Amino acid sequence: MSSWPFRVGFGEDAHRLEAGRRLVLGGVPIPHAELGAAAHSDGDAVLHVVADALLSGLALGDIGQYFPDTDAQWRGMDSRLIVQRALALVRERGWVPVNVAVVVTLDRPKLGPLRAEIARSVAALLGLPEGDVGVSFKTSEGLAPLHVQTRATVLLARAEAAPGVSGE
Ligand SMILES: Nc1ccn([C@@H]2O[C@H](COP(=O)(O)O)[C@@H](O)[C@H]2O)c(=O)n1
Ligand SMILES: C[C@@]1(CO)OP(=O)(O)OP(=O)(O)OC[C@H]1O
Repeated sequence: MSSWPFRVGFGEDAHRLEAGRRLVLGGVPIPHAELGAAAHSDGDAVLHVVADALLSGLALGDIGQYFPDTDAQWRGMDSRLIVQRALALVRERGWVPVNVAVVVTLDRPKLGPLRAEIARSVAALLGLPEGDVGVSFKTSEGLAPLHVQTRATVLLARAEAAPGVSGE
């Protein structure tokens, strides 16, 4: 690994939308969603990409390696645990997240009114101020009405380069 004090991570996820499932994004249950994410876990596609971005920044693989969808113990799991695990792996290596940018592509429902709540929820999980979590929403313009797709980038810094952050 290079000695630069910064690294970038990226994550991408998609889940089919089905009736009779819950839709949870960034740890926030989405009210009045007619369709929810088909998944082994709670299907939180925002937390999945945040965790994958954290892991990829340090070339630590992906969440499927740590939480295989063939393992019954992870069925219906709260995806906040996935982010907590990824964050612990990053911190153990002496790195901390600086900021995160998330994009959610979903046709319905409109998520704009929940932007601040989702940003706050993700920020709290990562120990970041709310202003360090950017959340964008896009429709698929009708091209993928039965999917939720998410992408995230994260900037990681060496803990000693991050003012006021202990990295513990
Ligand atoms: N589920 C969504 C999707 C989009 N928005 C907001 O709608 C605006 C237009 O989105 P386009 O994909 O047509 O560019 C944009 O401001 C999104 O924030 C939303 O609230 N919920
Ligand atoms: C989270 C895990 C594990 O429960 O399952 P899913 O909820 O299906 O999510 P996905 O983003 O497809 O992959 C990671 C999985 O291992």
